[in-house]
Amino acid sequence: MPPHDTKEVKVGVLGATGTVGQRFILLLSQHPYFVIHALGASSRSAGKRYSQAVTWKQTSPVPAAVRNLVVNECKPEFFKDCGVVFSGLDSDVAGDIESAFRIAELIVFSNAKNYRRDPHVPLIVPLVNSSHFAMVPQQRALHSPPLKNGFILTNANCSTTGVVVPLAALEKAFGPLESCMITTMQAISGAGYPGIPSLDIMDNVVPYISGEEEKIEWETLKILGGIADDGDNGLKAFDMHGKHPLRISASCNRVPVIEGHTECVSVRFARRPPPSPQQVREALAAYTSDAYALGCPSAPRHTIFVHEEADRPQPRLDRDYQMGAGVSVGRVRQCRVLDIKFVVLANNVAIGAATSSILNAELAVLKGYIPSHST
Ligand SMILES: NC(=O)C1=CN([C@@H]2O[C@H](COP(=O)(O)OP(=O)(O)OC[C@H]3O[C@@H](n4cnc5c(N)ncnc54)[C@H](OP(=O)(O)O)[C@@H]3O)[C@@H](O)[C@H]2O)C=CC1
Ligand SMILES: N[C@@H](CC(=O)OP(=O)(O)O)C(=O)O
Repeated sequence: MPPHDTKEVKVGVLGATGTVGQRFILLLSQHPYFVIHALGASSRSAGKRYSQAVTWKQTSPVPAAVRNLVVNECKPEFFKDCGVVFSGLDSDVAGDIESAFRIAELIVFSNAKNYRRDPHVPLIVPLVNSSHFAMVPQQRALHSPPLKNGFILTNANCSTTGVVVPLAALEKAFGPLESCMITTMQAISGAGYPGIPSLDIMDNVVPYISGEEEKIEWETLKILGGIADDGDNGLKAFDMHGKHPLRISASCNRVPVIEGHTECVSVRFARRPPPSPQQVREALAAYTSDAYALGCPSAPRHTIFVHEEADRPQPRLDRDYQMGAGVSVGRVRQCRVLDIKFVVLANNVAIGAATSSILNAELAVLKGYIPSHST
């Protein structure tokens, strides 16, 4: 069904007052067929109108359609009419809340880390591995009792998302990667609001983000590793340890940038001789996503925009290109230790968070996973 024929789908947003939640509100308020129907946050916000509950930090005003919506507690009963529920919940609470929504037969697109490691929960970067939707029927069937509609689908960590897009493009063009070294420079919005104290981050670089390096290292393998039929339990993500030959090492840093994660990446290809920098540039620029090919309205025209200038990408200049829905790559050049190195920039709150969830939900509509009674 082409997207312009899609009927309206009522959607809910959990964690609607947070950094990611606010980006959901902005994007959904302009969406061609998702219509914001219900909002959820903590008991601190519940019962208030959205404009009173939120500490709004966006450059455009609170959209009129949500200003007076009353924020609810994150209980399924307030979201029962929603065909899709987006979650920008704090990971301290996302696990139990998202599980309760799934049991109530609701469909949850989550930004939180809690279910990413579950082998039956798809971890989908919509510009890379939409084929992992095939695990959804198994997730429903394995639940006790089996579910008719409910499932949880997660998107990746924001830094994983940025790096896995060019890695997928390179594997598609040149075959398996053997090793990959990543150094991130991550924006402060990645830590939510109010986030890191200004006295810690101004005039400074903090060379540690809890849990981040491990997430980049294993999430990338789950995303690139495909899915397999393990017999009794049906389709699940490949074993994340050992089956994908790629070895990854990540080093993560917090830098005084507001939005946009920059990552320096070096890769070694299994194929010898490796491709040249020019072949890599061409392959990155030519890469297109299923999300774009299938007609998802939020998909970027350029999945990867390849810069030729010596000093790009830069977060302040490039984070809003295509509304932050694609990734920008530059400085593609020879690496004297591995084969090729480059810089990637991804908007952590757009393709690194809310835009990925929305694209995943658009894919779910196109693939028939959103039941017709919710439209
Ligand atoms: N920021 C980013 O770049 C990215 C974030 N993520 C993930 O997305 C999620 C949201 O992150 P972010 O927006 O930065 O976080 P924030 O801290 O800015 O927002 C957290 C949200 O969770 C709500 N919340 C907190 N406690 C509860 C509770 N007990 N019950 C119900 N709701 C609650 C808050 O509501 P209230 O206002 O009422 O307190 C708020 O809406 C996290 O899991 C994060 O790891 C993923 C990728 C990128
Ligand atoms: N940790 C990321 C943002 C984040 O919340 O990641 P995750 O959803 O994987 O916990 C950052 O600080 O930039």
